[in-house]
Order: sequence, then structure tokens, then C-alpha cells
Amino acid sequence: MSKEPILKVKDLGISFSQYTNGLVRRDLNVIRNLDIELYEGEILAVVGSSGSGKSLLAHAILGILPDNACTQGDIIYKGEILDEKRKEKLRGDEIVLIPQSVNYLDPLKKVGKQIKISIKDKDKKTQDEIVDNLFKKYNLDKKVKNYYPFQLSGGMARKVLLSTALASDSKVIIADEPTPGLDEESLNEVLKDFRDIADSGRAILMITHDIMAALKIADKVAIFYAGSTLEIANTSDFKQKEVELRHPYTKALYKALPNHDFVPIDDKTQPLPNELPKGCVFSDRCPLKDKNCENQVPKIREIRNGKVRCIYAT
Ligand SMILES: Nc1ncnc2c1ncn2[C@@H]1O[C@H](COP(=O)(O)OP(=O)(O)OP(=O)(O)O)[C@@H](O)[C@H]1O
Ligand code: NI
Repeated sequence: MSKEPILKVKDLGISFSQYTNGLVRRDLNVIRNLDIELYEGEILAVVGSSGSGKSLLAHAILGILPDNACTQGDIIYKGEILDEKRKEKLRGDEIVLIPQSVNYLDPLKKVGKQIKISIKDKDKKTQDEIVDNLFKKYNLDKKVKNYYPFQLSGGMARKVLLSTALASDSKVIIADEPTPGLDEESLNEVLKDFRDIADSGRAILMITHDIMAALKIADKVAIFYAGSTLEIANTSDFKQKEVELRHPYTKALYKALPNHDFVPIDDKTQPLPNELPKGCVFSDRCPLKDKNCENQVPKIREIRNGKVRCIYAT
């Protein structure tokens, strides 16, 4: 495996400029410190509760943030810092997205056609074969190729989105919640496919709420909280005891897993974008907190073969 990540996001920040009553412009800083590293041959799972910044990370990498967004930090692909023009070039070619919402399907195009767009080989017979194999694998009837998106059920639409990405031979797949609505059999099929794709030397960023699914196939897990990466752990760390994990939030998540008694963290939630604290985003819930945590955002640092954004993690 190569040492340099194929895709790296360094200290990504995202703000949205908004107009409030009286047309006063203000910048809402929703993402502060997102960091990830994705290596060829690997699956990196990104987990975090709703609103922690998972989809925005995906959209920033692909260059599809709304016009009123302003970003900081660097997105680096194969050693090159990406600007918006370069992102557009790579999008759908070297880097593909499996979007979170099925509304991303083109409502006016039959689904078979949509999937074929992402196939590089332009030979019609090869294209048909690729689509037929994917449909067979995911239990989709052949006639679905001629359906328009509005004719699909939620689970079918999800399978079509997956097929679109899997039919391409992109280097990087970013899958934003690829599994909701799938039956158990298809879910296992998808997870197995992701693993096979990664094993063939490509890279997958898998965004999910389903930490148990993530742990089944991912090599590493990035934990997001209120727009910051708090930890990047190895999947194997979750299989040991909680001492293998680094951040107090990850340790709390670990204890809340179904196979560890569902111990709830507390009854608080992550801070909203307009009420982010000055220092560490987890400080108001953290057992290790002191004055130093309230005043400055901790830098992400390496410990025990993983990364953590906490000054007291050991
Ligand atoms: N266009 C926008 N303008 C202002 N705020 C936004 C915009 N898009 C997203 N946000 C805010 O940014 C934060 C992160 O959103 P994001 O969609 O990345 O969350 P997520 O982790 O993908 O959540 P979910 O698990 O629900 O999909 C949220 O608080 C969201 O409200
Ligand atoms: Ni999302």
C-alpha cells in the first residue's frame, strides 16, 4: 500500500453567508476543522450524528457546495491541492459520489441510461452487460432499466444510485449514507462489494450513521462531531477495549454500541452551528475538560497509530 493518501482533507472549514432581517449579511461558520486521509485499498468510514458535517465534506471534495459557501483549508488529491476547476474535472470521472438523497437522479432520464453515463467503455454490448450484472446482483428486474426515477421505490432508487457508482471505474467512491432502505440481503451485498472494490486498489469514503455496518468492512473510522473531526481510529480499535480509543467522545460512542450495553452518553446534544464554543467543540460534555479546552481549539495529532483532536487524550 502506498504511503501517501490518495485523498486528504486538511483543516476544512465551511461558512455560509446569509442575509438576516434587514438584509444584514452574516457568515455562519458550520464546519470548523474537518480532517480525513483516504488511502488506496482502504475504506474509511465517516460516522457522526446528523448535522456533524458528513455530507458537506463530500460536497466540498466534489466541488458541489452552494454558491454562498466559502471554504478554508485544503483538499488534496494525489498530492495536488484541488481548486474548483480541477474538482469539476475529477467529478464523475476519478471521484464519484453516491448521493445521500435519491433526488439526485435525473427525473427525465430512464434509469438504465443514467447508469450507462458513468461507464467509460462506450461499447453498447459491454455497457448492457455491466448494467445487467449489477441488476442481477441487486435483485432488480431487467424492466427497471426502462423506468423513470418517479417509478422507483426508495430501496430500488438506492440500488440504482449504487449501480451508477459501481459501474464506473473511478479511483475514489464517496458513498453518502448508501444503505438506508435496503433489504438485509442487498445491504450485505453492498458491503461485500465495497470491500471487494477497495481490495482491488480503489478507495472508498463511506459516510454512515450505521457504525455497526461501518465496523464490518471499514479499515478506519473518522468520528465527526459538530463540524470537527475528533478522531481517526482503526476499526480494530473498536474490537478491543475502549482504552484503545483516543477521544472521550469516541469512548462514549463505544459504550453506547449495541454490543456494549447501550450506555447513553448524557442527555445533551452536539452544539448547533450558531452556538459553537470558542474552544473544543466537545468541551461542554467532556469529563477531561479544564480551562485550556474552553479557550482554544485543539489541533489534531497522532497517537497510537491514529489521530485525535484533544489535548488530554493519551
Ligand atoms: N446550505 C447551507 N446553509 C447553511 N447551513 C447549512 C447548509 N448546508 C448544511 N448546513 C448545516 O451544516 C451542518 C452540517 O450539515 P451536513 O448536511 O453536512 O450534516 P450531515 O452530517 O451530513 O447530517 P445527516 O446525517 O443528517 O445527513 C448542519 O448543521 C446543517 O444544518
Ligand atoms: Ni448528510
